[in-house]
Amino acid sequence: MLKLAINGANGKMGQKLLDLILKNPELYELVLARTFHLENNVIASDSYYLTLPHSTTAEVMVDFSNQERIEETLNWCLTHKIPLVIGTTGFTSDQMRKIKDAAAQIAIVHSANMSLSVNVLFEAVKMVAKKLADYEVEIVESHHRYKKDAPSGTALEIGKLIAGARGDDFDQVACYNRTGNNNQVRASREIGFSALRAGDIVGRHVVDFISDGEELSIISNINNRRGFALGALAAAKFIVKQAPGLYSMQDVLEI
Ligand SMILES: NC(=O)C1=CN([C@@H]2O[C@H](COP(=O)(O)OP(=O)(O)OC[C@H]3O[C@@H](n4cnc5c(N)ncnc54)[C@H](OP(=O)(O)O)[C@@H]3O)[C@@H](O)[C@H]2O)C=CC1
Ligand SMILES: O=C(O)C1=N[C@H](C(=O)O)C[C@H](O)C1
Repeated sequence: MLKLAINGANGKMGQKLLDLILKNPELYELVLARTFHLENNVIASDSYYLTLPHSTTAEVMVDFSNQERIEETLNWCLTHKIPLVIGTTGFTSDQMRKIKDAAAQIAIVHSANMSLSVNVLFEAVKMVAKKLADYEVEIVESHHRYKKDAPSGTALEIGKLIAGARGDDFDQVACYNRTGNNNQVRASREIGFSALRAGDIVGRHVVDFISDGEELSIISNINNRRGFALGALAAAKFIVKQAPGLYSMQDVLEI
């Protein structure tokens, strides 16, 4: 039985996790649900923890919340020596550094996408990027109207993997905006990002490798959040057994 603390319990991912946890009492016990505010039965926003009877017994925390809270979450896990699974996206480079620093003391899984199929896509794009080394890359991601960060963490990860496979510096080749006229044509090694926000799209990523006359598109469509939540629970089960360090879903899924 795994004793879980959930950060962002009121959110779309938090609710999906709670659903799986409560339906599998032989596998999981929810000991802490952390949320920003509750609509009804309001808890004050400075008493950020909704404490359940056994909150201090948590073996692992799973975080799907907001990047603004990462420092507080890391401090809580460091204080209680609790491993952490981070699914939240949109971190600044400074926040990423804090995650890496914390991983010197506690075990952390960090992944922008917990789904098995997307992690297989991560592997696939590295292979294609090497084989089609001169093709131009454009990444188009689509998400629901409530998603705040753009490009998605998944799109950024795909871009970083492609740049890495080609020996390019990601920050030099990433292109986020083609607005206006700067009198320059597309640089051949550029990796372009486009983001769509509309409706209730759970997550769609299209990676286009394009040359003169040919195009290879790799498409991932996620139609519900169950795969993310199952991946996060697999990561929680994995991370409680690990030494301090920063781990990925590739480590969890062994792909
Ligand atoms: N790695 C992966 O596989 C996936 C990652 N994600 C990422 O997970 C994160 C959450 O996604 P989702 O569940 O859809 O988001 P939601 O907005 O539905 O939920 C976010 C949760 O975080 C809390 N929250 C929001 N803003 C703040 C804040 N400023 N301070 C503290 N808490 C806050 C909310 O609390 P309250 O409701 O009480 O206000 C809510 O519980 C996003 O970064 C998203 O990109 C999403 C899906 C899959
Ligand atoms: O906010 C979301 O919903 C999602 N966020 C993740 C991301 O930024 O890549 C993963 C997934 O696409 C859903």
